[in-house]
Amino acid sequence: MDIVVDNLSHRYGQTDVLDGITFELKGGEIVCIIGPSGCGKSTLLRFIGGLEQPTSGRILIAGSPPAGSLNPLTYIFQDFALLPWRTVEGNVSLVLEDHGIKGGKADAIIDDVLRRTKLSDFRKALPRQLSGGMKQRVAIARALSVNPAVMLMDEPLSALDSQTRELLLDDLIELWTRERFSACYVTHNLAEAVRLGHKIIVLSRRPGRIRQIVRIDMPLDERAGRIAELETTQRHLWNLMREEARAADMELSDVA
Ligand SMILES: Nc1ncnc2c1ncn2[C@@H]1O[C@H](COP(=O)(O)OP(=O)(O)OP(=O)(O)O)[C@@H](O)[C@H]1O
Repeated sequence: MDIVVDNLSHRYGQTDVLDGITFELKGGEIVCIIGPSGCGKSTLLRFIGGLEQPTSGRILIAGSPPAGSLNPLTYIFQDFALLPWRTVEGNVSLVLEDHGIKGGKADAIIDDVLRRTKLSDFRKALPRQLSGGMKQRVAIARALSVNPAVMLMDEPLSALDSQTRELLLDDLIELWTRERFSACYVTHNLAEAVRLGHKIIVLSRRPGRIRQIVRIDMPLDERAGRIAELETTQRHLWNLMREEARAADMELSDVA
């Protein structure tokens, strides 16, 4: 399933937030969205997920979601959003229950996603017993359980320490290499963007406009070993963003 964001603009009251955003997310592709604070990255993700409607422009969906997809567009948030009183399997089964899936069928799906996210041994654990990285794995397992066409990931690693982030990045790449999923991935972290993105959409400060779409052809599973080559791209991204990031930062300081 492909998603086309077609000339999307949005304003909240008097504030222009996004302006003329057009790009394509192809099936099996990870598109990263970067840009200064407040430029509209999360807002754009909400439009793609259909949670809100833009002032103008369209989100077009081409093709069908994977067979058996319960929820074609599924979010993964920074704060994991787990129910603290439910075990790991209970958190995953919750979304299946929402779709009326119980018993043996639910167990088979839970087994599968916990195995894929290396959580099989933690099935009965409660969120408070898990590290931040493990909690985010549960959130990823829960997202995978609905067999989504596209995962909408809003800074999924930003609440984690740098070592855990690195481990989860490796896990995401391994997961993608085994079975290609599509994702729209919002991040502030340029190193993450160059490790994960097939395409990186660089937004200007608010109102967010596309400054550049940077494609990276290097296979995802080779990137960890070719960091030096990726650094050139990372520097290019930072050069595109630096002045605007500083201006956005000053703007936030003024408000405070
Ligand atoms: N529901 C809303 N009502 C009014 N204004 C909003 C709403 N949601 C977001 N905004 C404003 O829209 C702008 C873009 O917000 P958004 O959260 O999408 O930016 P962002 O790029 O994701 O920010 P950050 O990088 O800091 O997470 C901000 O100025 C924000 O205050």
